[in-house]
Amino acid sequence: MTAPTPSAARPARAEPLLSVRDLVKTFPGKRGRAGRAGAPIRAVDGVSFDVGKGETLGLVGESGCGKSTTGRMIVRLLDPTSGTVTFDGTEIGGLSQAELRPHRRHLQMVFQDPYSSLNPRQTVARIISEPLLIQGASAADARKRAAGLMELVGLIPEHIDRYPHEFSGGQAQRIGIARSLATSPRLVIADEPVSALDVSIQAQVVNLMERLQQELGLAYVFIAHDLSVVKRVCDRVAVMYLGRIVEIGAKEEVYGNPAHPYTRALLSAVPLPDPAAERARERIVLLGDPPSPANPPSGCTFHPRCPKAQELCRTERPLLRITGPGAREAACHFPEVAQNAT
Ligand SMILES: Nc1ncnc2c1ncn2[C@@H]1O[C@H](COP(=O)(O)OP(=O)(O)OP(=O)(O)O)[C@@H](O)[C@H]1O
Repeated sequence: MTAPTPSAARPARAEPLLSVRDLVKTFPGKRGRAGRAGAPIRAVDGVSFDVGKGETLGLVGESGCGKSTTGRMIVRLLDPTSGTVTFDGTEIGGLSQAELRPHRRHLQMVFQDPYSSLNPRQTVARIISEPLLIQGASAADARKRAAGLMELVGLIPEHIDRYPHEFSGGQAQRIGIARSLATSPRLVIADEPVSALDVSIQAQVVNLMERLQQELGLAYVFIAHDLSVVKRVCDRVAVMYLGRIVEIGAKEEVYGNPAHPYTRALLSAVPLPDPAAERARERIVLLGDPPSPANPPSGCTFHPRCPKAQELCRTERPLLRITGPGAREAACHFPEVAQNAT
């Protein structure tokens, strides 16, 4: 996550820790006034990516594009409609909950809102111990480990018998992180882990996640709509639009030389620290809101909002081909990679 080396200098990755292929999640359509079911909602519409051991993949995109649904399917809080989730060589997407149990400890999730994701009636000891108790640990061992985890995430172990409301937002998120680490996972899906926190606290929690990654060798799927945070934490980034990945690649490539018009538009809205550069740069304004996943446009689903759309974009859907774990691709008929960019 913090490795300053450019992606090109990193050693080639071995077998990915996580491989997601053609993942689809369809929710039933909402019932209309006449009681008739609406069109099904294709929240995730054929998503594929890999995450290497110890790597951070950022998953970005506007609200409603399917980021959380993708994350929840990976940890099986939601069952995929179709597609595969392969974790460390085992296809877990289709396992029953009982079959999943031995794998579950390796895959954990951190949620956006620390307060609503922590049971207000349970003490921190109980919250952090619970995953261990489920795995068969004794109460005494689980409590000891919970105290150790509190220390690891920068909380005072003596506060172990307090309740979530006795902690600040940042501290509560540390409890959520400690809980996610209880079973020594290898992959953590962090779903907007800092977006509910004050900006000053966000950096502290991001620092903590980076440190934990280095100490524990964790891989992260870091879901966020804040591109500045993702730029800081991730090695690679996948940009989602209306249930699909429209661009994926190493962070330096996607941020430095975005190929998809949607990525370009998202990046053009990120404020630049240098006021002169901020004034000089072109801002691409996206027209309207994203279409409903219950009624996606034909062709490239981004075409109604795309400043570069041509006839082909209205009729034919561009596909993202995954060519390997380090794929760099944009699902666009007319990608805009600048020839001389880094
Ligand atoms: N349980 C559900 N039933 C019906 N539709 C759902 C359900 N969960 C999510 N959706 C819909 O699926 C789409 C994707 O939602 P999702 O929460 O995955 O997006 P997101 O990118 O994580 O957005 P946000 O950043 O706002 O959380 C949205 O249109 C959402 O309304």
